Amino acid sequence: MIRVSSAEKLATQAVNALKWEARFSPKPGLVTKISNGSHTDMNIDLFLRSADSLYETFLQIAVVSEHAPISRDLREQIGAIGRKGEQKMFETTHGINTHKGAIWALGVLVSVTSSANTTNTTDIFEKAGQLAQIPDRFVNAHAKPTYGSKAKQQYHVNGAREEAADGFPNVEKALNIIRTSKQIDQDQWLKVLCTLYANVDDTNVIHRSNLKVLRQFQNEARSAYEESDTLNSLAFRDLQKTVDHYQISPGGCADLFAATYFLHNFDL
Ligand SMILES: CC(C)(COP(=O)(O)OP(=O)(O)OC[C@H]1O[C@@H](n2cnc3c(N)ncnc32)[C@H](O[C@H]2O[C@H](COP(=O)(O)OP(=O)(O)OP(=O)(O)O)[C@@H](O)[C@H]2O)[C@@H]1O)[C@@H](O)C(=O)NCCC(=O)NCCS
Ligand SMILES: Nc1ncnc2[nH]cnc12
Repeated sequence: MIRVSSAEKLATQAVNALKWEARFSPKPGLVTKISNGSHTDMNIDLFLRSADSLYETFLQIAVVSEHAPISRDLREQIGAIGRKGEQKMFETTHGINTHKGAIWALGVLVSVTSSANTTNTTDIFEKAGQLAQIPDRFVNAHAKPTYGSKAKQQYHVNGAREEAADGFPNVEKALNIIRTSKQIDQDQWLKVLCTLYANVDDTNVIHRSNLKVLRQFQNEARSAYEESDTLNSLAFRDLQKTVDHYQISPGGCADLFAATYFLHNFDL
C-alpha cells in the first residue's frame, strides 16, 4: 500500500500547480490575479476554490494507482474518479467549467506517477500515453458532443485526449525550456506559456473562433519569443490584441502550463 503521505504529496502538488497557474500573470485570454481575460463568468477566487475542491480527486487517483499496472481496469477506475471530480468542480463553481481539462491531464499524470512510483519524466510521459490510449467503457456514449469533439470533427486537429495519448509532447517541449534555461524566472515561464500557445491546437480557442484564428494566435505567440530568451513586446501586444478582439481563451494551454509546473517540481 502506498504511504498515504506519498499520495497526499502528489495531490497537494497537483492542486498547487493549478493555483500557481491561476495566479500566473500575464496570460492573454485567461483568468489571472489581475484580469479575468476573455471571461465574464470566472475570476481568480473561483479558480482557487475549484483547485482546492479537486484535492480529494487527485488523492483518490494516486491511491488507486499505487503500483497498479497500466491496464483497462486502472483506466476505468481513474475515469470514474475523474467524472466524480468534474461533478465536484461543477458543484463548487455553480456550473462553470474551470478545470475539466486539468482534471484529465493532471489526473493521468498523477496516476502514472503513483503507478510507476517514479519521478522520471521520460517514464511518466511514456506511461501516460499508454494509459490515455486505453478506451474507457463507462464513458457515456450518448452524452452531448463536447466543444472538443466538435472542433476535432470539423478540423481534424488533436485535442486534450490526443495530447495525453501521445505522451504529452507539448508538456515535454515546455519542460525542456525550463530545464535548459540558465535561470528560472518569470520571463522563462512566460516563454513556456507562449510556446504552449504557439504549438497546442487548443479546442477552446477553436470553439470561440475558428481554425484560421487559432493559426493566427499560434503564429503571434511564436513571434513573441522566436529564437530568443527575451520577450518581443510588440509581438506580445499583437497577440493580446487578437485575443481581445476574438475573446478567445486558451484553457487547454492553461492546463498544460499547470502540468509543466507539476512535473517541474520533481526536478527541485
Ligand atoms: C478526454 C477528455 C479530455 C474529454 O475531451 P473532449 O475534447 O471531448 O472534451 P472537452 O469538453 O472539449 O474538454 C477538453 C478540455 O481540455 C482542455 N483542452 C482543450 N484543448 C486542449 C488540447 N489541445 N490539449 C490539452 N487540453 C486541451 C480544455 O480545458 C480547459 O478549458 C476549460 C475552460 O474552457 P472555457 O472556454 O473557459 O469554458 P467553457 O465553459 O468550456 O466554454 P465557453 O462556453 O465559456 O466558451 C477548462 O476545463 C480547462 O481545464 C477543454 O475544455 C476528458 O475530459 C474526459 O474524458 N473526462 C472524463 C473523465 C476521465 O476519464 N478522466 C480521466 C481520469 S482523470
Ligand atoms: N486561468 C484560466 N483561465 C481560463 N480558463 C482556464 N482553464 C484553466 N485555467 C484557466
